[in-house]
Parts: sequence; C-alpha cells; structure tokens
Amino acid sequence: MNEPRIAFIGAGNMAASLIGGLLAQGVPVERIRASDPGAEQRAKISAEHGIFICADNAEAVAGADVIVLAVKPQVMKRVCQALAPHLSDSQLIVSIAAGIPCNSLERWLSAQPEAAPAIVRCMPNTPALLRQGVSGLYATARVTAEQRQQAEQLLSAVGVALWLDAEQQIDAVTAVSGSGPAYFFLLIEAMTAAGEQLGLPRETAAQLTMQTALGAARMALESDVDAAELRRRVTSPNGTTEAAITSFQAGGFEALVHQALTAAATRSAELAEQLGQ
Ligand SMILES: NC(=O)C1=CN([C@@H]2O[C@H](COP(=O)(O)OP(=O)(O)OC[C@H]3O[C@@H](n4cnc5c(N)ncnc54)[C@H](O)[C@@H]3O)[C@@H](O)[C@H]2O)C=CC1
Ligand SMILES: O=C(O)[C@@H]1CCC=N1
Repeated sequence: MNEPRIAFIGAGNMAASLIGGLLAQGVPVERIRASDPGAEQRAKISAEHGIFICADNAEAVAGADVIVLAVKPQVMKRVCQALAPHLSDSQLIVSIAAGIPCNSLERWLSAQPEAAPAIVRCMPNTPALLRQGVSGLYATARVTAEQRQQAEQLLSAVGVALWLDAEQQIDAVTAVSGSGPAYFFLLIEAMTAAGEQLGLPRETAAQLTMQTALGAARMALESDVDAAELRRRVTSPNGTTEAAITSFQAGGFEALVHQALTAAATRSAELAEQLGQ
C-alpha cells in the first residue's frame, strides 16, 4: 500500500497525539499536514512535529488521501459545509468527533446523497495521548478495503483499533472506553481517599492505588485466564479481599456499573440526535 497523504482538520489534543503516533511509526513528515485557526496552536504543532500546518482547511485537504476531522462536535457542521466544495471522490473522511453520525457527515459534506464520501467514524479515548488508547471504528459501505487499512493504521498509531459491525455500537463504545478513563480516575480518587482515611500519607495512598490499577490492568491483559478467575485467585476464603468484595456487592456494585454505562450510552445516542441535526 502506498503511504497515504493525511490531512488533519483541527490540530488540538487528539490530532496532536495522532500526528505524534504516525510520525513515531515512521510515516514521513511530508505525508502529514494540518489546519487550525489558532496561531499559537499552529506554532506549537509545527515546532513539536515539523509538519506543514496552515489556517485554511481547504488548503490542508488539497491532494490528501485521508482527511481526519478532529474539531469539536459543536463546530463540525460548519466545518464540513465549508469543506464540501473542496473534496474529491477518492478521499476518505475519518471523524473522531463524539456524537456525530455518519449520515450527518454525509449530508454536510456533499450536495447530493449519491456523491457522499467514504466515512470512517471513530470513538477514541484520551489515553491516546500516551499511545495507550483504544478506539472503536465503524466504516460506511463506500469505504474500500484499502481505506479501512488506512483508518486502522491511523488509529493504531495511538493504541488498539477495533472494528464495529454497526454504527449504533459506537454508543456502547463511548460508554465503555470513550468515557471509561473517567470511571477509573473516579475509582483511583476514591481508593486514595480511603487509604488516607485508613492512616496512609496521601502520596503513599495515591501511589499504591495507581500502581495497583496498572498492575491489575496488565495482568488482565496478559494473563491467559479471565478477570473473574484473577479475582478469585486474590480472594482467600474468609480473607481481606472477600470482606471488601462482599461489601462492594452488598452496595449493588455490578448493578451500579450497568446503570452508569447505560446512562452514558443513552446520552451518546441523545447527543447524536442533537448534534447531527
Ligand atoms: N472519546 C474521547 O474522550 C475523546 C473524543 N474526542 C473527540 O476528538 C475531537 C477533538 O477533540 P480535542 O482534540 O480534545 O479538542 P481540541 O479543542 O484540543 O482541538 C480542536 C481543535 O480544533 C480547532 N478548530 C476550531 N475551529 C476550527 C475550524 N473551523 N477549522 C479547523 N480547526 C478548528 C481548535 O483551534 C482546536 O485546536 C472532538 O470532536 C472530540 O469529540 C477527543 C478526545 C477524547
Ligand atoms: O464526555 C463526553 O461526552 C466525551 C465523549 C467520550 C469522552 N468524552
């Protein structure tokens, strides 16, 4: 496969991590360009990554094979409608914006439905900033096998990329991994506070919590048994872990997690309804 030319529309946090990831993978610097209205942001990206970056979105997309829409959802409609006359048939559109459905992008990016571009809609998460992200990807019917590979290469540069069969599954991905880092941060906050209340210095409680989270995630990823079995192995009969787990479950832990993720998925679908107008 020829190395695609990639244009980023919006060069904020997510775009910067994708650009950094692509360059680290060996994508040549002249294959990547970007546009952003912020002069400071342009100077920062240009200094950090050495790519061509301009203020004009139309200039950025000229000659690109892949166009990554990395602006905030609230400005997406305006950005797409202004970009529409500057696109060509063969270009792949990759959107990383939360809550913008493919059919809205198709509508905003083309005057006639039959001329709608190929679109891959992604839901990344913020650990992408450390190249430890995970993304769900959905491709419309117009996306070719080569374009799927290009989208996968892009998102794999900042973590794990997983394909979805149905666009609706993006709501579940948002609930699990898009918002997910915040759930783990909440658990880290709560365990740190509890450790402190039990007599540890705050910094010690924080380090114990964070290193435990990292170690547990790595064990779950790398072990050949599932999380339930790993949990059983820590839980001695009548021991300390059993006391804690019994207490969690008496408080309805699993039902609460189910309820919380359902609330996130429902909100994701509502946002798609609003933002896609
Ligand atoms: N699942 C998640 O946790 C995440 C999802 N996302 C999605 O990624 C997208 C980008 O988010 P961030 O990078 O965090 O935002 P950001 O605010 O850091 O970056 C957006 C950039 O777009 C630029 N911009 C504004 N108007 C523009 C225009 N008309 N043309 C070109 N550029 C324009 C801004 O100057 C800014 O640099 C969002 O749509 C967000 O929904 C991002 C981060 C995490
Ligand atoms: O909270 C939100 O709406 C966005 C989408 C996923 C993560 N942050």
